[in-house]
Amino acid sequence: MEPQQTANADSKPAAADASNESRHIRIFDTTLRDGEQSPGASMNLAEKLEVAYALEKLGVDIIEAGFPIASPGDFEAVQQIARAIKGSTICGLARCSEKDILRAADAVEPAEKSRIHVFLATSAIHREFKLRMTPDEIVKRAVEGVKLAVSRCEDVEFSPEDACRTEHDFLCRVVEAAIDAGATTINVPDTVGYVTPQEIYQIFDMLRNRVPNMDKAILSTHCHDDLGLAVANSMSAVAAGAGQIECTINGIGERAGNAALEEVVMAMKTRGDFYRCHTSIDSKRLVPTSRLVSKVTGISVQRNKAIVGRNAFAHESGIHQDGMLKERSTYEIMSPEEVGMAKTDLVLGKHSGRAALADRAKTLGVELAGDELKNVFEQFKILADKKKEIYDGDIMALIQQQISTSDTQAWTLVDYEVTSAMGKTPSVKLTLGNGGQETSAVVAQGDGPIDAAFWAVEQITGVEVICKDYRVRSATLGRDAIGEVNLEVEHKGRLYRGVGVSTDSVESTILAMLNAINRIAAE
Ligand SMILES: CC(=O)SCCNC(=O)CCNC(=O)[C@H](O)C(C)(C)COP(=O)(O)OP(=O)(O)OC[C@H]1O[C@@H](n2cnc3c(N)ncnc32)[C@H](O)[C@@H]1OP(=O)(O)O
Ligand SMILES: CC(C)C(=O)C(=O)O
Repeated sequence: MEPQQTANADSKPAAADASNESRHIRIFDTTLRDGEQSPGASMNLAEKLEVAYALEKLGVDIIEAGFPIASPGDFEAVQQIARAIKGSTICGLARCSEKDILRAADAVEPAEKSRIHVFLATSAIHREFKLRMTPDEIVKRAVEGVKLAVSRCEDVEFSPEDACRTEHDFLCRVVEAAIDAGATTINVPDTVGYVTPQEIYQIFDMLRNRVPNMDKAILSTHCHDDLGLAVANSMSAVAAGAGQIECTINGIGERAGNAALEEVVMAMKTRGDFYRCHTSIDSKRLVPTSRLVSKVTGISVQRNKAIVGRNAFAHESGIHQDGMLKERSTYEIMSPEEVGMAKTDLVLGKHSGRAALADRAKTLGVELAGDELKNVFEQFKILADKKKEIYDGDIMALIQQQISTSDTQAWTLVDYEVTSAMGKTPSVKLTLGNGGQETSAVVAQGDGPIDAAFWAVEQITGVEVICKDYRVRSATLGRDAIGEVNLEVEHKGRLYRGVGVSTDSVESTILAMLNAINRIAAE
């Protein structure tokens, strides 16, 4: 049989069209079951309990806590979670076999709200090559399994595994039989992440239109991300009438993973106007829960991951930053606070403009305008070409240098080259500018490149100083951190201070020296 209706990409969701009321979509989290199937993501009992508590606080409706037959440890974890968690339904997975179902029933029994999730593959490929069963045997086995589960638990979910690659007629037949046997949720998995958003819409639409008892069960979607379509497919299923989404925190799961919980939740929250759906999730707990799952599984979250990635609310380019400073909604469709992220991050880097720099300086307590802003911005762009990220410490160092040099700019650094090798006298080739003229000198003298730089500056400027104090500190983080040199020199019995900043400590030293010498010259 063919689907009776096809999806229209431009139309409003069919399910939402039926009524103007917002539908509640159940969030079924399977981080502890399918999520744990990510290679290397195993969690111990204490970690699983910690995650389960976090999911309960997040407002997850159903927690699939594990696959109890898989191991004594899995059974124990599901049972402990069933004892501990009160706010969410606790679910255990079972194959369509007596021993699996009874084990799952025992594991979830202590829960105030429990569910058994029975699955059996229905696609021709799985029937023929994996299960080696005929279609009639599949239907019979599914009915027996659901009935056994119902005898132990009133909330039973049935999944025709690989449903999205199953012949439509057969899928309808199995689903109808499972509902007749007592299944209260029918989950339609895209087990191998194969379908497109249009196809999954058609499958859900077809089930709603063709399975006569479909209204007795909730339709659920469980999408894998093999083609990167898990979230899009889940949302398409919702648009076609699904009432439950199976998903995992950070999208972890078998192979390429599952639909990411944080993404489907925020899609419904942010585009409630389109989907006309809502969930019970406390979105402010999304980022903390994501960080917890990343910590216990050891699977880090990619920087550009939607909703919870470090860059999800970071704006780097000048035009975006300028827009953000004028009106947040120019470049943000939701706020970081809404998902539990500290704040919008205007990352200063090579693509930033004056507006963002002045704004950051202001938050650091310095009002930059006019020439001061222009000069710091010039230095900032030079630094940004050298460093990937500019930290607040870098900005402060640039501002400090600007403040200390703004009145006294007699000598400026034009160029320098240092040659230094173990056991050899260092050599510095230095070019300084003063009053439109450039003077160069090559000095091979001193204990190291920094000492040689001192000698070279003295030779060109003709100002002799005695260094009384020399301190270099890292103003920021990382190997490309900016180095700030603070020095104190004595000249004709008086002390002068100098500051220089650069990612190169020889350059910082030369700049600090020139800063001090310019003060001497200004007197
Ligand atoms: C799509 C999914 O994500 S399903 C969940 C996948 N998760 C896991 O498999 C993790 C936990 N699994 C395990 O620990 C083990 O596979 C166990 C304990 C469940 C089973 O281990 P074993 O008994 O050694 O079987 P094995 O894993 O080698 O093979 C699976 C068997 O289950 C059968 N089977 C698979 N699915 C089903 C099902 N839904 N209902 C009944 N039988 C099934 C297979 O046909 C195969 O049977 P066979 O040995 O007669 O050929
Ligand atoms: C058990 C089922 C729901 C599953 O994980 C899948 O089909 O991917």
